[in-house]
Amino acid sequence: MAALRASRFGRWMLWSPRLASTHDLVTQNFAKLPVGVVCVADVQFKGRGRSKNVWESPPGCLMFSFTSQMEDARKLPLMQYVVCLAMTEAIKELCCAKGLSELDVKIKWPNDLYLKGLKVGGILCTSSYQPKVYNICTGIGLNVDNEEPTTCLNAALKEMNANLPTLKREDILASFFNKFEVLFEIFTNEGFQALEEQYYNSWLHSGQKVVVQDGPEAQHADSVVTIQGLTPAGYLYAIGEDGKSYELHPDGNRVSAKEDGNLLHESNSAHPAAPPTALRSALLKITKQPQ
Ligand SMILES: O=C(O)CCCC[C@@H]1SC[C@@H]2NC(=O)N[C@@H]21
Repeated sequence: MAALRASRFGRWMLWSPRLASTHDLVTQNFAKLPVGVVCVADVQFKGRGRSKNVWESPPGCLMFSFTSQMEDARKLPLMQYVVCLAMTEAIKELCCAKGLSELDVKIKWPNDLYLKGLKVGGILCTSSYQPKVYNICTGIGLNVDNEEPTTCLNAALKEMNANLPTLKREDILASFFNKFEVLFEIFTNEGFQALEEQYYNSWLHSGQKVVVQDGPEAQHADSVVTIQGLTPAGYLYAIGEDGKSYELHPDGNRVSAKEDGNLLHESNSAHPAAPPTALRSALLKITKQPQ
């Protein structure tokens, strides 16, 4: 609490050593909870991930869900990006404040956090509509201390300097809300555009080439597309080698896409080209990254 500067988020906390899911608890009791309340569990026995996945929730993982509200439906899908950005920035700021080496945690679109090519965190945003306002529950799972089965924040820190202290879950939580509150204010007042550059600096995808399967399942052909940024609706905006523009939509392992054959955009600029307004529909599937 001493490290918490935020005034709206994280000031009220529900904590449990063992809970089914912080996300279920918050969504099922949203109306009874003040906005900005956070629920933290040390262990979850029914942790939820996206697309009906299970979120393994052992001790050593920072697991929390918190409430927020938003009126503008068009901004809703972008909220998860603000949360991802807040967490990457929070980790950076905390490492800096504690004199630790910087952890290069990056955003893997749409809502994963990656460190050294491995997933260390995931974000789940769900919402429900009540007259005039969307109630948003945001759940975050971040592997702080479990070196198995992949890696965690503190393993990476120890690798860089075994003599320095490591990160504590409560410090990350406070740092997250300090960042989130500021970014959420900008997002609400000015829109995601005001955060876009910062977001692209924190994600893994600028200029990244991916192979997509173009066309219907039976007759699909591989195409290589280069990711440029986000479309205004928050989907991935990519350009094919033939100059076609694509909008990639996640849907489990599938993405649907819209294409436009009219415009050619430069893919090697630091700032992504603005996506074209007219896009034609097609169905695509991301298969692998080209060598
Ligand atoms: O990567 C994902 O699929 C998202 C994972 C989100 C996990 C967190 S842990 C805290 C909160 N409670 C849950 O049951 N899920 C989220």
